[in-house]
Amino acid sequence: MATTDEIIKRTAPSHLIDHNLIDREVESLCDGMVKYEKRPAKRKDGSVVQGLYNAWIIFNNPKQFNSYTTDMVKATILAFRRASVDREVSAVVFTGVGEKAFCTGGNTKEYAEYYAGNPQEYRQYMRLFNDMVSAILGCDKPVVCRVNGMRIGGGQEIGMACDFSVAHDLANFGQAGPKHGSAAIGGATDFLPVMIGCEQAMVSGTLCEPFSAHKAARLGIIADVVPALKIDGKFVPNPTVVTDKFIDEYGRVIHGEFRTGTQFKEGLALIKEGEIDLSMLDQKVEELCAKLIDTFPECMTKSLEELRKPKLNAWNANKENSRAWLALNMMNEARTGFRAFNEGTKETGREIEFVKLRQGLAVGTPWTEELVESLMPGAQG
Ligand SMILES: CC(C)(COP(=O)(O)OP(=O)(O)OC[C@H]1O[C@@H](n2cnc3c(N)ncnc32)[C@H](O)[C@@H]1OP(=O)(O)O)[C@@H](O)C(=O)NCCC(=O)NCCSC(=O)C1=CCCCC1=O
Repeated sequence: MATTDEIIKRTAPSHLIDHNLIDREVESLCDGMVKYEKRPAKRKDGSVVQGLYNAWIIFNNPKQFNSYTTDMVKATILAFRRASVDREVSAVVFTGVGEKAFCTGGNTKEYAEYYAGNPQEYRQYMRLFNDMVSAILGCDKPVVCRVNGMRIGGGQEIGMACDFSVAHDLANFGQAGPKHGSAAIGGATDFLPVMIGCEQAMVSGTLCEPFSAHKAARLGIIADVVPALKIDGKFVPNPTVVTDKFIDEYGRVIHGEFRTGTQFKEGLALIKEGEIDLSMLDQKVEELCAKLIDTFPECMTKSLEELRKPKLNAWNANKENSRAWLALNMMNEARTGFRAFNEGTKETGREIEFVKLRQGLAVGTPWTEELVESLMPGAQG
């Protein structure tokens, strides 16, 4: 009997049709701020599989915490499409450069300096943003979010659109919307209720308090968590987070909550002293990809399509209305909130005086340029 290799050689077509829409390098769309790399796929024993790859889509804007600009959004859509149609690609790994941030959402500089007060332009941007989320949810290959650091705002939304998330435990998670002039309707309000239940979704989507990777694992937003901090050459869990106790003296679950007071400060100091090493994260990601490659490809894709439905159905039901609302919101709250983050500093703060705004609106004050200026951090002296 012929070997499988011989049959492949004899029967595979000599010419393959390219199903990509355009023939451009992903990097060329965004000055290299999104990288697309095909890395050899590996088996569970670590050996390289000939002719098969994982596509790594990497945000490369570390100075701005891997936030995405408009060009990066375009490049990401192309990258997911490329990975989706590439016969040699088994899985997609979506990550960012460095160890600080996976992604902290839309680029607030671009929001404040270009889109603020320009709803028709932001509506066009939201076409692209929506297509990016849909490209992740529609990818024919399993998508693993390698959470190399903070996953905040739109970063959390595109992360939750992925099929799996594996994080290092110095990463924080959460939303920023209502603090910075937006609503977390770029996916979070669709995905959170189905992923963690309505009550915790409400807490995350409205209060915008960051939570730890250990809590993210407990809530079920991520599949796995690994340490990244090395002290004296040994991996240790994030020292700013409770990881050694499950309940407090009143029986409340505290595993994954941030430590407070002196303990928190000591934890931060220890992180500064130590070395950050993402090798355990990479090992976990490779292990997961190796499990995924050991399956029938079409059965895998069908399973992904079915299991994505709770997220996808919610997303499809809301995404166009969300786009329209977000565009118009650029006229007042987003215009104010993103400018405040962009123009504020550590000293002045980067948020507006919410109570002052609410007091003004409570007596019917209209949204004027003068009102917006007065709300900027430091404007009142
Ligand atoms: C909480 C933070 C994520 C981290 O805070 P901290 O650890 O204190 O770091 P910073 O000093 O704030 O940040 C370090 C530098 O990175 C720059 N940065 C961080 N995030 C962004 C960003 N999103 N865009 C541009 N630049 C960013 C920051 O300015 C610092 O640089 P500098 O030169 O000034 O020293 C905190 O950084 C934070 O809250 N970031 C903003 C989060 C945010 O508001 N994201 C946008 C949310 S809205 C969104 O994503 C949406 C998606 C689609 C739908 C509509 C929508 O709104």
